Amino acid sequence: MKLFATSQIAGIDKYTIEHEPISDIDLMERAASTLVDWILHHAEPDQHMVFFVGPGNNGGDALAAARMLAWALSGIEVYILDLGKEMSDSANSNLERLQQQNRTRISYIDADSPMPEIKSTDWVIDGLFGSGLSRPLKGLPAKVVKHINASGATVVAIDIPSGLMGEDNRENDRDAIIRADVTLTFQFPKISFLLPENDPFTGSWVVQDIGLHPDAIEKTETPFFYTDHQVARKLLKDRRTFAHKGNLGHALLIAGSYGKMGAAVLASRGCLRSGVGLLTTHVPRLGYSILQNSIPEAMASIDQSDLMFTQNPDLAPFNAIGIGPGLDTKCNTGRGVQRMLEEELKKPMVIDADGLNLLARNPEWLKLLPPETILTPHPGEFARLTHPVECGYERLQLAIDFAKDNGVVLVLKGAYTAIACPDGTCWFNSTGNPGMATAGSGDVLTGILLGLLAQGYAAKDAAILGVFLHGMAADLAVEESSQEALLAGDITQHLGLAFATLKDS
Ligand SMILES: NC(=O)C1=CN([C@@H]2O[C@H](COP(=O)(O)OP(=O)(O)OC[C@H]3O[C@@H](n4cnc5c(N)ncnc54)[C@H](O)[C@@H]3O)[C@@H](O)[C@H]2O)[C@@H](O)CC1
Ligand SMILES: [K+]
Repeated sequence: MKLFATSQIAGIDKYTIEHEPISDIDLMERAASTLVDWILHHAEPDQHMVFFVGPGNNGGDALAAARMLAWALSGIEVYILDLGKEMSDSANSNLERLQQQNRTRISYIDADSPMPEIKSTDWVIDGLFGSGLSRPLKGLPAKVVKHINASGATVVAIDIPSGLMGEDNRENDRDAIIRADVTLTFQFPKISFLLPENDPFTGSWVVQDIGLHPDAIEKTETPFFYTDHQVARKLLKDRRTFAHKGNLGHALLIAGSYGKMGAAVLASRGCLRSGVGLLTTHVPRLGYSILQNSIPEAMASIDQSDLMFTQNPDLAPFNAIGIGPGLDTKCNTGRGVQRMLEEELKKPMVIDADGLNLLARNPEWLKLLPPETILTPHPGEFARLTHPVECGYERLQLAIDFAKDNGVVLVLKGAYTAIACPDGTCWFNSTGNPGMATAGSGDVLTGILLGLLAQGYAAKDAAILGVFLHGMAADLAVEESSQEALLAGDITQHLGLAFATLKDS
């Protein structure tokens, strides 16, 4: 799914109105009816609801929804923010319709009025501002937002929590943004919803399809995408009837050191569960029996060192190389990695964990990275590779620049993992859950990405598909137990089901 800046969404709305064609007010009616469906499905029949209405079409949505709900619910109150200027035409028409219906108390809030009473048991429907917000809220709108946030009521935001920008919120006043429990957002999640600092504002968010015109969505260009089932399914290749392990890729994984052999085992499992033909895992001597006992499907390549990686094997037989899980950052290991990169190998690579930490200490290695390299930092590792940032939006911009400048696919791990590609596109992942914040889940991902690279997936496709499957496997695992109890090994165990579910979708 494409993701757009709010200014682009306004253009898609306009195109829909002109080319469907549908009148502005009817599109608003369609949008409002999706809100009403959700609310009726989730609210008790006697729920008291307080609607807050701003001057634009976001307020118009709220007024239309209040009218539709007033037929079903008795406890509805509407407060209109009076900023001393005209409401938008469609909002005005919806105000007239609500007045004509005559079932709802409508009041105005201006600079002199007391703030309305909101009980903690109420639902607040936030229709103050949506995608037309042009600057941070101040004065009366900010006062109303703070009053709502302090009420303890359940807040349902229409389209965007009022006060939140659709993209960059670096200059925003965090106290003047609605803290919603749920955001019912139209057609597309907004980019700011996918950044960690905005989670307190959006709460959980739900996309409401309002049937914007597919031609407009197709024509409008964007660097931002959301990997849904459809995207991931398209990337997944079928296995051919005459496939054999010799043509499904041979992966080399360099992982593990004294005390961190589990990382090598988990990454090996992830790799072998992702469809690769053969896997060789290169480990220090002490890891030999651990590896062979834990995962007999992997072949072992043994380092000359007892304790750590120091020297890679001949790379000729391998289709892709993964390096990093449990590697440690000792000098000898660093020298070993450097020697390997200086071989100017032209094999796709995935670098994780201590591989990234070594890269951060030796930034001159960046130019040695082969084409089709994937780096998989979490925010801390990314800060070491670049520099610390103040917020997720800045990190996102930095990741996109980093991927373009260095010609690598950068997998910035976290909720909605962002995959920045050398072509300037950025793909947010839709699967996964907080249970994945557990030891070893990154090692499993490295293994999956390595397995896909070895099978011939391009680095960008491997990253998008691998991250999706990794999250999906974790979601399936959590369905059977809980986020708290999720082990990285549960992710590998559910990878099979993830592949099957994706194929069936
Ligand atoms: N036809 C459409 O365009 C559709 C729009 N929809 C709704 O319309 C919304 C967008 O509507 P609008 O473009 O009217 O925008 P908003 O409803 O966000 O409000 C814009 C108004 O607020 C004012 N404003 C902006 N920032 C302000 C600030 N910081 N302080 C005080 N006033 C400020 C603007 O001058 C303008 O009058 C969407 O979020 C969505 O809820 C939906 O009804 C679907 C269809
Ligand atoms: K809103």
